[in-house]
Formats: sequence, structure tokens, C-alpha cells
Amino acid sequence: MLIPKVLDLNSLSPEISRAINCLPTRLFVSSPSNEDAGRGKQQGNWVILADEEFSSIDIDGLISILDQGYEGVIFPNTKALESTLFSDSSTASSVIPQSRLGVVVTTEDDSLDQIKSSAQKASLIIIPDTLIQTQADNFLVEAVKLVNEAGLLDNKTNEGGSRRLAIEITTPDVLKVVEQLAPKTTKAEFDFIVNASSISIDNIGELFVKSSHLNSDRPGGLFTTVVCDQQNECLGLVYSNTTSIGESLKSGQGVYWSRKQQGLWRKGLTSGATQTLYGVNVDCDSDALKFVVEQHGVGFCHFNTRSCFGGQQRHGISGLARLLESRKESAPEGSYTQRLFNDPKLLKAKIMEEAEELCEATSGEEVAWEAADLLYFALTKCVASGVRLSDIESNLDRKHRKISRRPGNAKPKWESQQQNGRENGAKRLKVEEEIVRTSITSDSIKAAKEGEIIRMRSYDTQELSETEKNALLQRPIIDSSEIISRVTPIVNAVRKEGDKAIREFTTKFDNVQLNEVVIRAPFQVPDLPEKVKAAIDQAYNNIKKFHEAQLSDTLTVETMPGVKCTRFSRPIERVGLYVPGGTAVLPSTALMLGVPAQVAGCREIVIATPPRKDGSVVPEVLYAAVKVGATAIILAGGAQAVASMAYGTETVPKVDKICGPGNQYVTAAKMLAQNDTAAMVSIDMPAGPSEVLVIADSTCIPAFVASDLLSQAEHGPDSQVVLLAIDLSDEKLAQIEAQIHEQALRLPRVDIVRQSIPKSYCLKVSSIDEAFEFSNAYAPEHLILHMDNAENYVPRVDNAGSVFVGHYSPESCGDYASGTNHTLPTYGFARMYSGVNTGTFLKHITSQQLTRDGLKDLGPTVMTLAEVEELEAHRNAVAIRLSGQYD
Ligand SMILES: NC(=O)c1ccc[n+]([C@@H]2O[C@H](COP(=O)([O-])OP(=O)(O)OC[C@H]3O[C@@H](n4cnc5c(N)ncnc54)[C@H](O)[C@@H]3O)[C@@H](O)[C@H]2O)c1
Ligand SMILES: N[C@H](CO)Cc1c[nH]c[nH+]1
Repeated sequence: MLIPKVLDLNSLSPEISRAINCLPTRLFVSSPSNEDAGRGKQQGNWVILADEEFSSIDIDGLISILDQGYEGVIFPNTKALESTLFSDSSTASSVIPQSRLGVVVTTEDDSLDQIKSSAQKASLIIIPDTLIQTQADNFLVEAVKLVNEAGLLDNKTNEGGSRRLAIEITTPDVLKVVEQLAPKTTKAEFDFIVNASSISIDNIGELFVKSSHLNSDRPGGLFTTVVCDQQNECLGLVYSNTTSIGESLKSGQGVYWSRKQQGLWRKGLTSGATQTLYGVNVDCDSDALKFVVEQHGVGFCHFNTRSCFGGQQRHGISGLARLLESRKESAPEGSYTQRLFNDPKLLKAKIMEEAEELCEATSGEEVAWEAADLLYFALTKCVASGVRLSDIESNLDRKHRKISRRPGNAKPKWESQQQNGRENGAKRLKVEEEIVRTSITSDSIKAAKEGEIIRMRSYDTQELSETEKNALLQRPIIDSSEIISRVTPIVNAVRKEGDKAIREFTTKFDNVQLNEVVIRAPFQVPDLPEKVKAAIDQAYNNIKKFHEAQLSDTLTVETMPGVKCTRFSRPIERVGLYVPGGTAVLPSTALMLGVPAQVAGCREIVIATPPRKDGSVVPEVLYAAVKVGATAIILAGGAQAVASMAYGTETVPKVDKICGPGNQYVTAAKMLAQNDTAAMVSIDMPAGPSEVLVIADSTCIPAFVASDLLSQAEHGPDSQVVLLAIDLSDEKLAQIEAQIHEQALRLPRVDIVRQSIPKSYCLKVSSIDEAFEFSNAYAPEHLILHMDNAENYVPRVDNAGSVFVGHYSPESCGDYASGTNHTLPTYGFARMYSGVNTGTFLKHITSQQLTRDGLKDLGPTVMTLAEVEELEAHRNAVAIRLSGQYD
């Protein structure tokens, strides 16, 4: 083997440095100036102690050198190694393995016996050629004979592994000396140490081959060569000769000998699948080579696979590391790994979560599962920081080469955490959940810029933890305390100052100077196109039909003979309907609120809606207002409109219930009014930004799915749309993505979509069960089933505002004209609220009538219960009737 001896690494050319780094072993001459060069980091580096250094070194000094990661320490002469430091009973002998020690045979005093004795304490014995020349001519032969007779090279060191004898060539004409000596030292364990300054990029190949005693029984003297990657995965088998080895070391790339072409084969020259060379080694009997390379491009094999041994990419840890590296270069937008790369907080939370889960795992299967998760996140952190698997492995090797061992105690922070156990764990989990939640749903998600693909984020339930799945169920966080603090002064001002405040806020927020705050029926409707009127009429008729059907007859039940219970409904007398108008004109909402109020029979129907710039009402809203029999229209929007209806003003009639969707100011004002007993007003439901969840199976039509998602995404920047893809192929998902982008670009409200779509997501689920479990937990405002035989799945819906069944039921129909209502619970409130319906505008009254006999039968039960509650008057009301004294 060729072992370069390096005096000063900096004096070497970069090509030589790189080439000698590919050899298995190097010797460095110790000097204070190069001690900090970090050479111990690399495997195969030995250090030769200077004479003066040795005289002062003790065992701790020796250990600290080896702890730097050096493969071994070489003593400057045999006497040094024979000293007390390494006497047979010394601590050093038991602490420092023989395989980590070497010795130089230096002076004429070094007798062959001394060599033999020293060699038994070390694994590398170096004989300078000067000594060979000054000794008897046949010294080398004698030395070889001696070590052979003593069986030194055959005998393994204490820890196993062979001893080696190295001849150090001090003359400049190194090749000539090697050529002379090599035939006499045919054993593979005889190495040649050559000054690095005597090695040139032109002779390194030949020196390597000759020093390695390489022999071949192959035609043309070729050497069989195994090519591996840095994780020792075998990529293929090739052939080399002196020329190709020289070229490989020279270029730092994989270069071999082509038997077909009878010439150099520079791997990847035409395909681009080049190799960076990291190591060249010779096998135990010097007839085969191993090249260690980093494979670039499609792979080593001419079938464009990484390895010639099996077409599949090897996975496991090295496969994962490669995958992550390629993801770092070009991760699919919205992929989970990309999110981890971009979100250090999330990555940190995941590493901590998985580490904890690994600690808590008990069965072998669980431990393997959690360890795999932890490795995935740990490797992601490494790749994100530019650290490769080979860096981690060489760090592990370096630590393995250390002699001193750390006590291995945990840092106090973690020890105390163990003590506080569950409490701390639970706290941390809460924090992590918060981190995950904000990172999935927060406003920090950037809008798609012009020219960028408009794309949802994408997740796969298989890759998500429970915490992450829960985070996906959350809606964007609304800081309600901040909004309440903005809305409270508006509500108070309207309550105190009435119309004056409404005018002021309308000027401030809507930039409109109002002439009149309220207009009363009959309304003057400007001319509208017949087509628009016909559409509103058709929608009105359908909505009315559906909502009239919801009116229930009076309910009467005789619970016992002579005990008759009845429930009947009455309209809420005065209702206020908020019809939004900030970013879109919504006459449909006027219908959706007005029709059920009309059907219910409300006496006073007040509509509030933001005015147009000239202070008038949107004509289509006016037309709808006439159809639903509205009695007054307030020309105001936002919190001021809600407050005016809750408390009444000099012109605005006070109402008993306020219904309708709106932005965050509208919602906050509704909540404030409902909580103020002085207002005596109720509301329909807390409402938030529009949302839709689509469940799609393999029968879905990508263009339809995309159109439905976009129809809600265009409402506002905070609208959220979700696609649950049941086992959809990558191709189908790509088609949906492409449709979203293409259709979005054609929308006039594309700028809103650019903000809402990146906040929305596609979640891959593996079964219908999983899809409905998630959907019911999410409780979407709208649920669309793009499924085969979709109607069969409606019974599985537990929570949703409104369901759209099958490929031909777009949500738009429900928004406008099919008959169902579009004012629906958002933000997960579909778990406990219904959408607006006829019942929203009714209250139910119950009544009962008992006959004398009925009271006789039921009375004792009532009296007993009244006694239990110690409410004597209650008991007496029955007792007095049953006493007979008034019969
Ligand atoms: N769930 C449903 O059934 C349904 C139906 C239709 C619309 N929506 C939703 O209703 C919302 C409508 O919102 P919008 O903004 O377009 O209209 P909007 O009518 O709800 O709000 C507009 C009003 O907000 C007030 N305002 C604006 N900026 C303000 C500020 N800084 N401080 C205080 N007040 C301010 C103004 O007075 C303005 O008139 C959307 O989120 C939409 O998705 C929901
Ligand atoms: N989709 C909205 C409810 O979230 C209602 C609406 C009005 N206009 C169009 N759509």
C-alpha cells in the first residue's frame, strides 16, 4: 500500500491533496503549528510524534491525540515504545489498543530482536530505507524473514486485525526504489511510505499499483474493481489498470478501463452520471480494488438505475438521505418535507415529539416505528443544514476512534424533566401543538405571487402525527379580543348617538356620505335586466318552496289520559337581516335570509346592507327586498349596522333577532349585542369566512373538483377550501392541481384566490372511512361529495352545514337557487349549529290542558317531586285542586 507522509499539507497542490485523501492511510508529522488542522477528523490519518514531543508525553497526552480522531500514534523509535509508558504492566497498554500504535525503527542500535519486541506492542512497524542501506545489504530480506518467522504479520494484534510493515522511502526517486523493493516484499502487509512532496499527479497511479503489490490473473492484467457509494452500497463491478487508476486519482472522478473499447472509460462522460472519487483501496490478497464514489445523475447502471445489482433504489437510511437531498433541491411545492425545510419551528417540534415518543415506546415494533420517525426528522434537519449522511458517519467514526469515554450523564435540564415527568411532557405537547397549529394555519403562509403556480398545500395522513392532523382541523386563528376591542367603541357610539354615529362610521369605513340612513317600504326599484329579474324570481320560488315545506303543523300529544301537550310556533316579530356588501354584492343573501323570514311570517323585516358609493342600495338587493316583503332597509354595513338594529336609533327600528353572515366586524358586533341583556336581542349563529370541504374518489372529474374549490376560495383571502383525496393517483392529483391553477387565472378575483388557495390544502386519505372521520371532525360549512354513488354516503355525514351530492351538484346551486339556504355555520360551528332555515325566524310555544281525571292521575307524581324540591307552593297548587273542597 502507498502511504503518503505529509509534512505540510498546505504546501501540496489541491490535486495531490485530493488524490492522497483517496488513499486508505496517511502519516502526518506532528508539529505545534499544524496540530489544530483538524486532520484527526478523517479516517486513516496517523500522526508521528516528534522526538522532543515524546520525551514529555504522558498517557493523558497520548489519549488526547487519539481523541482528536487520529487512527494511530507512531513512536519515533523502538526504545520510546519500550519505555515505562508501555511496559507490560502499564496502564497505557491496557487503555490504548495495539492497533492504534506504530513505531519507527531508526538507529543502528535497533536490533532485529528489538524490532521483534516492539512490533509485538504495535501494529505498524516503519523501517526507513536509510536503515536498509546502512545495515547489511540483506537487511530488508532479514527483516522480512524475521517478521515472518516471528509470525508477526500473521499474528493479529490484541484486538484482531493484521500488523503491517512499512518501508519509508527517503530518496527522491521513489518509483525506482519501490520497483526495486516491491518484488522482495510480496506480502500484502508490506507498505511503502513516501514523502507527499515526492508524489506527483503523474506518478501517483503507478506508485499506488506497485506499492500495493497488485497482481492480476485476468487477461490484459486488469484488476477487478468493485464500485461502492459512501454507505458501502455496491453500485457495480468494473475493471481497472494502472493507467485508469492514475487517471481516476488525477481527475478525482470514477475512471475505469473499458474492455470493449480497450481504452479509458470516464464514467458518465456521455450520460452525465459522473462519479466523485472518495476512496481507492486494495483487498486482502491484492488482486481486487474497491472504489468509493459519490454517484451523480441517474445512477451507475446503463439501465439508468443506481446500482447494477437490482433496479430498485435502495432505501433505508441512505435511501432516505438521498431522497431528502433531492427534495431539498426541488421539493414539490406544498409537500410536507418542503414545509419542514422552510419551518425550523415545526421541525424542532417534530424532532422533540418523536424523541419523546421513542423514549416512551415499549414493544420492539413501537421502538422501530418511533426510531424511524425520529431518524426521518433528524435527517431532514441535517439536510436542511447542508449536512450529509457521510458527514454524520464520519463523525460517528471519529467518536468511535476516541479513547476517553464521556460519563454519558444527561444534562441537568433533561434530568429534571424526567423528574417532573408527565407534567412537563404535557406542557411541551401543548406548546408543540400550538407551534404546529400556527404553522399549518397561520397567516405566515405566503400568497402566490403573480407568475407563480396557484397551489394548495398538500399532506398525506400516513405522514402526519395526530397533533398535525388535529392542527389541520383548525381554522385560521382569529384574534377575537383584538377585533372586539375595535368593535366595542363603534357599538357604544351607535347606542349613544344613533344615526349621527352611523353616518360617521359609514363615512370612515365605506367612504360614503349618507343622505338618509333608513329607507322604508314601498321601495322604488330601478330597472333591472329581465334576465336578472327572472333569475331572482326563479331562485325566490325555489327557496320559498323549500322553506315553506319546513313549516310544521301544531304538535299535539296526549302523554297520559287527560293530559294533552301541544307545541305551536309563532314568528319572531321583528328581525334584522345583514346582507354583506363589502367585497361582493350579495342579493342572494337577501333572499336566503328574507324568504324564510317571510315564510315564517315575521311582521317587521329590516335589511341592513352597505350602501353603494352614491349612498343608494344595490338595485338587485332592493329587488330581492321587495320580493321578501322587507319593511325597512338600513344603508349601512359592518358593526354600526348591527348595533343600530340591536338597540334601535331615531330612524332604525330595533329588532328581536339579527341574522346573516358578514366579516369579522359584523360577527363581533353580533356577539357583543347578544351578550348585552340591555339589547334583548338574539342572533342566528357566529359566522366566519366561507369554506368548503370536497371528498373526491377516483371517479371525480378534476375540472369539476377544481371549480368547486375555487367557487369558495374566491369569497375572501381567508376563505378555506379543503380537498380530501381518497387514494387518488398522483396523476389525478396533478390534474386537479393543474385545473385549479388554470381556472384561477381566468377569474376576475384571481388576486383573492392567490391568497386563499395557498392557505388551503389537499389531504390524501387512504379510505372512505378515514375521509368521513376527518370531515365530521372538521365540520365544514359546505361538504361536496365527488364520489361514485355519492348518495349512499350521505348517512355518514354527522357534521356539515349543507351537503352537495354527486358530480353534478355544484355548491353554486345551493348558494343561489336550488332552494336550500346558503347562510350556514362556518369555523367548525356545524358541530352544534344549523344553517338558517324557517325555524330560525320562529319560536316555539308549548301549551297543555289537563282534565280533572288527568290531574287526579298525574297529581301525586307532581306533589312528590315538589316535596323533594321543598317547594310547597308548587305542591299545594295540585293538592288544593285534588282536595275536593272546591268541587
Ligand atoms: N356564511 C355565509 O353564509 C356567507 C354568505 C355570504 C358571505 N359570507 C362571508 O361574509 C363576508 C363578507 O365580508 P365583506 O367584508 O365582503 O362584507 P361585509 O358587509 O360583511 O363588511 C363590510 C363592512 O365592514 C365595515 N368595515 C370595513 N373595514 C372596517 C374596519 N377596519 N373597521 C370596522 N369596520 C370595517 C364597513 O363598514 C363595511 O361596510 C365574507 O367573509 C364572506 O365569505 C358568508
Ligand atoms: N358561498 C357563500 C356562503 O358561504 C354564499 C354565497 C353568496 N353568493 C355566493 N355564495
